[in-house]
Amino acid sequence: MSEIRTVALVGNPNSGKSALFNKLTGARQKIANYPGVTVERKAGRIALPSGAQVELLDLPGSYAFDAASPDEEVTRKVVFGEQEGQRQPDVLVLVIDAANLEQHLVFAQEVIALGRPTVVALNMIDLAERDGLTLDPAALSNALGVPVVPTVAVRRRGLEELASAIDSAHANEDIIQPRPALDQTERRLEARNIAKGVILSKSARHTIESGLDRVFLNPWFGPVILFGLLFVIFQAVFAWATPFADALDGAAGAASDALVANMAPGLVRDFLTEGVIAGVGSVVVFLPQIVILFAFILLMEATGYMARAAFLMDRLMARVGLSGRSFIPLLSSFACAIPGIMATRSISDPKDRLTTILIAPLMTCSARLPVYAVIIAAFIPNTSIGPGIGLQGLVLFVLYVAGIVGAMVVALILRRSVTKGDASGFIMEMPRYQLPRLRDLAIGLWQRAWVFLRRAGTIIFAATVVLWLLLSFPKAEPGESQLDASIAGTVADGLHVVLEPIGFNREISLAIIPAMAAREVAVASLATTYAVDADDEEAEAEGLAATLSARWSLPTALAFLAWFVFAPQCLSTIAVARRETNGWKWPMFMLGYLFALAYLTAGATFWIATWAGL
Ligand SMILES: Nc1nc2c(ncn2[C@@H]2O[C@H](COP(=O)(O)OP(=O)(O)OP(=O)(O)O)[C@@H](O)[C@H]2O)c(=O)[nH]1
Ligand SMILES: [Mg+2]
Repeated sequence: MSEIRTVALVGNPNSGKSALFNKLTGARQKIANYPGVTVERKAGRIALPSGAQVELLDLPGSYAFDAASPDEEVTRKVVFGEQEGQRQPDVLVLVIDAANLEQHLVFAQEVIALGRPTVVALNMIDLAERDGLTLDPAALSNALGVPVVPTVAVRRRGLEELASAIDSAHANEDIIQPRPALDQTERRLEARNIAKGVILSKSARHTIESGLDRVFLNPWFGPVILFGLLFVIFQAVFAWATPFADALDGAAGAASDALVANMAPGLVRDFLTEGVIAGVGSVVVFLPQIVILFAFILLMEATGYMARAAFLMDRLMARVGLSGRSFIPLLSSFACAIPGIMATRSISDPKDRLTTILIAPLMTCSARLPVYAVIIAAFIPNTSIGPGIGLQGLVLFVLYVAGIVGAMVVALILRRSVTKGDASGFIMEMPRYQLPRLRDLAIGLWQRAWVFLRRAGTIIFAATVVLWLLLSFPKAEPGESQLDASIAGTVADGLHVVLEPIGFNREISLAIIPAMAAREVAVASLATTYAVDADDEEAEAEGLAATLSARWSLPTALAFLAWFVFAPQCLSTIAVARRETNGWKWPMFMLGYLFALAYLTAGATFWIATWAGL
């Protein structure tokens, strides 16, 4: 095992390291058009042209070896051979963005000065060409004293040449001499000199980009465009998904009918119709909504717009004591708080980072979408309140905004109390605007859809089965309701005492317990509870939305929504917060403040809605 050589990809963030890694190893690491995507080292095996097997490492991007953020720390440790359980790399592949040569040459010199066998991948040559830059790789190789291979990671250009260069870099090991140490300012000057010698000609594509940036980053138009875009996204989530969701819903109904028609009544049939189809099926119907939401997010990432959004948010974030650095982790939390909390490793200031971890659960994760969507479908009429503006989409938008505003307020308070400290600065290179590659988009969407379906098949299924068992036994006496008789009903009665003041009924009290396993289970749980409790097949067959709108008052429904905006997320989020903060103190704090916030806002919503006569 120790025989195998290690090759590490190093370089500035967003230079295409993960893209190269994926193409060389066939892996599917996340790549996206903004800095700070990779926060952990990832390893894969490749065979070089000589036949030698090597271990290839993808590392987080870095601006300098003395940088303080936890992800950059990983890179430093690995390169210096200080990472436990990781052999020091025998060869470094330094990935440089050809279209950002001057910036990337600063860190490049630091890497080369280590005197390790190094090969430069002069990546993104296509973008440099598109920008009208003509580069001279040989001149760069002369200036740096190491081999330079032009590559286009995403089109596999130059990968074989790169592999050969890695092969011969082994042999060169003793030729390379350590170079004189420069300080950061000297390196910057030197970078400019080298770039000047390497760039043979330049043309004027930059003007288009700066024109776009003048609009998107304009202090007035910028936020208006961002806000408008988000608004459109939530409209689309409802408007476009409806036919697909209806079709899935219809299929679930038909499956249930077919089972009822073809199976003898009994426990197995009940389990299939009440547990599997009503429960898990009620969650799966939200797949179209999830896919549409992610299509927009992936598009914004791929085009380079997301980084502009982060830049726009920087000022707002500064006002609540955070920096634009927190934007990407918070944005990831819209998918799921777990990758979001892990992405905070790119934040160097520990208090900034802690604050971001603590507010990440307030971003509406995609697991909450089914919960919102089912309540909105049941209680908010599908009316239009202006050209192209549907009321349902608007309510969804408001729920997301409520989470964001809540997070900002909490950050403001935390930064003045428990995580007090100076706001730190924000440096971020703007990635170039790019047309998204359809293939990447399709893969990204497929991965999201698969994650969702896998959750439905595993954790949601398991939680629903347990709940169905607890709901189905002991069996009710004739005349008694099954819910009253069951174990689950007894538990719900206990919790209901605490939750009644905020307008929750017994079914809700029951649903929010398994929702701690995964948010979507709340929907499955309600569906199963009502299905088990239905007296006849007829009532069982009507959709969950119809059942809810017949049985809940509007204030109760609104309180339920408010609860889900603020209540702590699943147990996995708590677990990852524990891991990232090295202890139970902060996750417990998070749990406490979120429950308190959820209880108070749900209560306030219920009482205000009741008072307003809704
Ligand atoms: N046009 C073009 N795009 C590229 C090339 N290489 C990478 N990209 C794109 O550049 C973006 C950044 O690539 P990543 O592989 O995520 O960059 P990274 O260096 O791993 O970034 P961090 O993980 O943040 O350090 C992605 O949108 C890639 O699709 C290339 O050669 N040409
Ligand atoms: Mg990466």
